Amino acid sequence: MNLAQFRQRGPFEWEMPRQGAMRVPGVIFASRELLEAMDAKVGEQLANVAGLPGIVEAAYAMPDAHWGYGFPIGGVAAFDAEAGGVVSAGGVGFDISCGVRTLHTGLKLADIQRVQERLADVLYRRIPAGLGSTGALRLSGQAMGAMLRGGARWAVERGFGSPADLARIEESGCMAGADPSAVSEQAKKRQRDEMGTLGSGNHYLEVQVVDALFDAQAAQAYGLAAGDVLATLHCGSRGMGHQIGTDFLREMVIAAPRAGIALTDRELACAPLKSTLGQRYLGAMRAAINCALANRQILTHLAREAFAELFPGIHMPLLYDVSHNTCKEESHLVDGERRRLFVHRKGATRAFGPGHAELPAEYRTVGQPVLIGGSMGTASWVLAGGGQALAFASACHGAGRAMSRHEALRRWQGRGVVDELASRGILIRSPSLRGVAEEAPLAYKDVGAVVEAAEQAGLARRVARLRPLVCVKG
Ligand SMILES: Nc1nc2c(ncn2[C@@H]2O[C@H](COP(=O)(O)O)[C@@H](O)[C@H]2O)c(=O)[nH]1
Ligand SMILES: [Mn+2]
Ligand SMILES: [Mn+2]
Repeated sequence: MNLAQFRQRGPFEWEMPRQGAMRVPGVIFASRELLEAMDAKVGEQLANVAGLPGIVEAAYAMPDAHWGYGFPIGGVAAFDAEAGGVVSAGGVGFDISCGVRTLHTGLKLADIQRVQERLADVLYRRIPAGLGSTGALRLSGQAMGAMLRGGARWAVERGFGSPADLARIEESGCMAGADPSAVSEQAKKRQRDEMGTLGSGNHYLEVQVVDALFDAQAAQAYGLAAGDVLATLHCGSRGMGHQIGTDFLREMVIAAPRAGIALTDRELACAPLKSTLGQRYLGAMRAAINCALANRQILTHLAREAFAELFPGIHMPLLYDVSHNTCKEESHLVDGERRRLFVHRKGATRAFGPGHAELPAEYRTVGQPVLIGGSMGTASWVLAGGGQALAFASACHGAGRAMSRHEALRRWQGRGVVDELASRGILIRSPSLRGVAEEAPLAYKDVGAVVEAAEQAGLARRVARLRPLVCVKG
């Protein structure tokens, strides 16, 4: 990235001033080193997003940002319906409501070390993973509609997990305003047998140990202590989300000129929030959020069954579940005025700070858990939402890719990656060695540098660092 185009607002905050068609500035939260290493395309994409109608305050990028479809991954942008604001399919991302869910296991490191190989095998046997993987459920048309309206609540009512899980999920596990009738038959068909599946690529179920704590008060509120073993899921809305993204992107491209929207880039296709198309997309996107929440709820049940094979009677409550590809209507203070905004977070996590009414009571004094993946060979992190509500109360969602999948394939072989990780005590199980090579740990940025930048910028605070033990990779 060329730093000359930025004005430094603070040690970890860089402003790209308004120019050309930009309606607001662009702002990137990062250290100088992360910004220098960042793909120049992130700057271009941020400037494009800053030119969209009805955008409020600034187009933001998190420290893990990298080039994405239309909007950068790690991008945050909020729009005001009353000011001609838009909703963008590319601004949400194709894996709608992809997210991270972390479970406590009540186990300690020594418990896992005795059974690590067996645990890896049991998890791999029970968790459907890989391209085109299917689950045990087949949803009828009626069940599909109920799932799309009910989310994790629907799954709990069918015996996947317990009602207590719902309090530890954003939106209490059920996104309001979902409209299954706005979802195409093709999207429903693709999802019919994909419930309870991880999918491919960088989706995973990982067993992790807490190896360092950084904030004693938040760690206590989250129930985390050194040596605790956690299980973390990363996956989204599978074929459903991708098909909804594809369907609406096409419609938005066609409808944009009629809505008076000049698209500098087809990938920025969007529709006015106050249009029928915009409302239909919101209804379908919220249905896909419910699909992802139901998917993670079923996978939670499968993970609990797997652990129970080796640890009968185990209790695995949720720490939290966050989505990082969404557009949500929220209330935010802008220049001292409270406004209803449609906040797009694409590869960015909601990070409500202390005191926010939507947080579970037990987390309210310390802020929302922000769950950050790193890679299968490096740390992952638990952060807590910052008190300043920067970037509409958002934070990073991972390390972010440092190179393309293509480049990773050129550099590494899957078998070599698996063996090297095994020599460090990290067991990988995956249906695709090619996928493992694409996901090699060094294909990602330094997650430690990313979370430090997030903390220094005031987006979130570091609470716990997690080390991987087992990773079932899609
Ligand atoms: N702990 C692990 N983290 C991983 C792994 N593979 C990827 N990642 C991180 O997840 C984020 C999220 O990716 P996105 O698709 O939602 O943009 C990514 O930036 C990585 O840092 C893994 O196997 N284990
Ligand atoms: Mn994701
Ligand atoms: Mn995803």
